Amino acid sequence: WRSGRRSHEKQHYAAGLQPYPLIGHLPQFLANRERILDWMAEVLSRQPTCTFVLRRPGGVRGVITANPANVEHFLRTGFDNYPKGERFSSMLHDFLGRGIFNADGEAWRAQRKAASYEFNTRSLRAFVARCVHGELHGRLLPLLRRAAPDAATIDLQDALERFAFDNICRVAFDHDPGQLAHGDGDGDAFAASARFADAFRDAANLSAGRFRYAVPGFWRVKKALNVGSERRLRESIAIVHDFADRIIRSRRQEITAGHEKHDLLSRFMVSQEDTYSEVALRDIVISFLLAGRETTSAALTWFFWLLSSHPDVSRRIRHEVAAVRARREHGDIDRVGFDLDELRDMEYVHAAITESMRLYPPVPVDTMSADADDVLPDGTAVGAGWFVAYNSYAMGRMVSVWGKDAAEFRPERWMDGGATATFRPESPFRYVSFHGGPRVCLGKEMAYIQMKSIIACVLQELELVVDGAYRPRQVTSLTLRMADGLPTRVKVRDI
Ligand code: HEM
Repeated sequence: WRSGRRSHEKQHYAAGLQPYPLIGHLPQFLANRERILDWMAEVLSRQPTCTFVLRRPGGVRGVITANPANVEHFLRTGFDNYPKGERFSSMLHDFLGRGIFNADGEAWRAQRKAASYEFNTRSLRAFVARCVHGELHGRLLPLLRRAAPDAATIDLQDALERFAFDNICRVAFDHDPGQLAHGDGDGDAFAASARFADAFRDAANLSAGRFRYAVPGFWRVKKALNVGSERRLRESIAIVHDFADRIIRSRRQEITAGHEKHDLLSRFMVSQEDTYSEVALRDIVISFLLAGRETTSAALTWFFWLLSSHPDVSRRIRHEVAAVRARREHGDIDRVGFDLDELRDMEYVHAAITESMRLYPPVPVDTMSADADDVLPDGTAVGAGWFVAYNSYAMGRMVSVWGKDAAEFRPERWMDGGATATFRPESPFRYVSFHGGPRVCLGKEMAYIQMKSIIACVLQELELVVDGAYRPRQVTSLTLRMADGLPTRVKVRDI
């Protein structure tokens, strides 16, 4: 390791990337903060092995990579050496406690085992499909149809985020916060749900903000003094926790009364009986909400934006959806929406959404921590206590990984060329949008069910039009969103 470290000390930084004494790469970061992901992608593509050793003020060091061999090392071969680590989990602890998303070691392993079992049951998939169907046909499609006649501009990102929040609350703890409801949102219950939704969004954004301090750890001072963003964070977490506690108590009563429930929380309560305290159950369910809340909406927002400038892709999707529908049994021809088998048959839709997440991954950067000194497959030396991160946004743009057309949106790259053109998956360490190895995303299949249902049903009857000159500004909290939303006009298609 020592010789590796020495060679790293001599590491050549591309022009303009030399770290400054004491403040490290802070000046370069500040100069590029409005376009941080594109800047990182440029920096990583200029480094010989697509890896960069970053120095932050206060002596904090870390490695950022877009090299698939290094990513595989972090996520699979060297998994035990790269937990989330204390620095990461302390920032999210107030909000997430030791829920699966924020846990390491035995606490993570036990939750992962129980959750993997539940996520893989057919009955959960069927429950997810029912929830998506209700929200899509009862709320999202009517909302889009209402916007069509007067060609009003709606913010599609906002609508998709409300959809995703309603949906994940139903799946996680069978509660409908009604964020996308139209006209039926009166009364105390709705006001409490709206307060919960607002508080959840604030708690997630303010917790993510702790990662962005120029002086790492300064948030602790504000927390101790209970001022500014830390005071707002404390207040919003209290609202979220109180709401979740009440839901947990009412689910327990329902289960005791013999009601059959399908949501994740109830499944955990029944299968794990007394294993988890109420606080632990709350932590688990909040992790699920966070994981499923903005990820699918971010993916779909970028997808619909890309689609608006690729009419050939829209055409091919519509063609595939119509072909799947045409194969339906005669008696069932009027059924609205698509069942799980039909969604599985939509291979090109699958390819198109996968391709969109290659260029705009909902989780653009993911960080872990090194327990012990190590040398990565590309020769970069890592010190104990350093942070390590993979940058999936940069990885999706690497010519060395995807070829000369890496920057193009081309779903065909995921289809094999045979007569029955089917989707061809990639190694999760090259296409890392859903993470990989033992901590791979648990909700991947659930996310595809939701995204494919929305895409198929929306494109079947509507056209979503975005001004060709619109260039979204990016904002990253935990997910990659559009800073000013996605202004969209809706047209009903002539079929
Ligand atoms: C397009 C949608 C989605 C994307 C791109 C995505 C991506 C990811 C990524 C990158 C991670 C690793 C995060 C980390 O460990 O730091 C992750 C973990 C996770 N995801 Fe997803 N996710 C999506 C949707 C969902 C949904 C709908 C759920 C449902 C609850 C979900 C549940 C989880 C859980 C529970 C974990 C933690 C797994 C563990 O630590 O063992 N995800 N996801």
